[in-house]
Amino acid sequence: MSSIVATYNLCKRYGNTHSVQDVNLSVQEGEIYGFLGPNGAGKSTTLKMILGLAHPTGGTVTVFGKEFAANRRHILRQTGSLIESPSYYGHLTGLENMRVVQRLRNVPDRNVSEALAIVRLEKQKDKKTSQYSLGMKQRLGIAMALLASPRLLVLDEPTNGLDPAGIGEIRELIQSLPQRYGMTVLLSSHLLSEIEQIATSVGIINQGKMLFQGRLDQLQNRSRPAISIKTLKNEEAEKLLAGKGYAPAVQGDTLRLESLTDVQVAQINRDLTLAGIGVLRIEEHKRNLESIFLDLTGKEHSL
Ligand SMILES: Nc1ncnc2c1ncn2[C@@H]1O[C@H](COP(=O)(O)OP(=O)(O)OP(=O)(O)O)[C@@H](O)[C@H]1O
Repeated sequence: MSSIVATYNLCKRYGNTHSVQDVNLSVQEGEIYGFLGPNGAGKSTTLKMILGLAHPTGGTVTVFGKEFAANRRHILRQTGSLIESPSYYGHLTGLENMRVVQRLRNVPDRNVSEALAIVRLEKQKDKKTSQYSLGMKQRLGIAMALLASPRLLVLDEPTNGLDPAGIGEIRELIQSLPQRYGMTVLLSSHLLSEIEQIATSVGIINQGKMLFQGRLDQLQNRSRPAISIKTLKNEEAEKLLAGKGYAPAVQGDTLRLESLTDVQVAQINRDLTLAGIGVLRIEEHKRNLESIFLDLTGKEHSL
């Protein structure tokens, strides 16, 4: 696999504020890379620098293995993007808006019908875009980004403001792109649940700094699930486990243990049973990204 997008110590400073600080982002070919962070973390600024829409104050960007600054046209010809809200003319129909971009991109008619088909807007293509729903406008924006059959698609918060059904549709659409069209997708979101459902790799940014980058499963594995155990004699169980070096926390009528491997859980079960402490229930609590984010930042943070 080769790196489709790579940033090296990318920085953006506005006055004295470091909006993006030494970000090393790496997107591999064919993956869906979820760029996750709370509002104001620096996601849009990073994506804009990758697309040449904002000038870095430090570091470099390479796309398709080429330095951005020296290969701008070559890179942008193979890149589709939707940054912030889609731009379109409300008094024109979806199709007419597509034609405007078609002329700019200089692509054949076939691309227009294909892009409209991918985002499932063929039936509404003759409707004025001012009459489109938010989800339809968003899909039109993605169709515009897809028009030149890009190798790389960059989407900034593509599901922002959509209802759950609209979010589901856009998610399905994005998920189909790498397999069906060989595209690489880089998308940002402040929603953990969304990135968890859509991305194969993830980068987590907060206050301009990258906190984690890797495969989604690596992130989830990094934080093993907690286990709660309910026994017939919790006090005895607590003593026994503490004696074996664990740190059980009493939570109501259960004991909670963090970060155990499966082997450890099996051993604990055996130890308790051998000591005559009946085990009533062992429950696993899978960590979601939100609690993993908490671990990474050490702070309460709503994403
Ligand atoms: N043109 C600008 N001038 C000054 N500060 C800016 C500018 N653009 C962005 N910033 C600042 O840079 C920081 C990062 O903003 P950015 O838009 O990249 O965050 P984000 O992660 O995309 O958040 P959101 O989801 O809210 O868009 C913020 O503190 C923002 O105020």
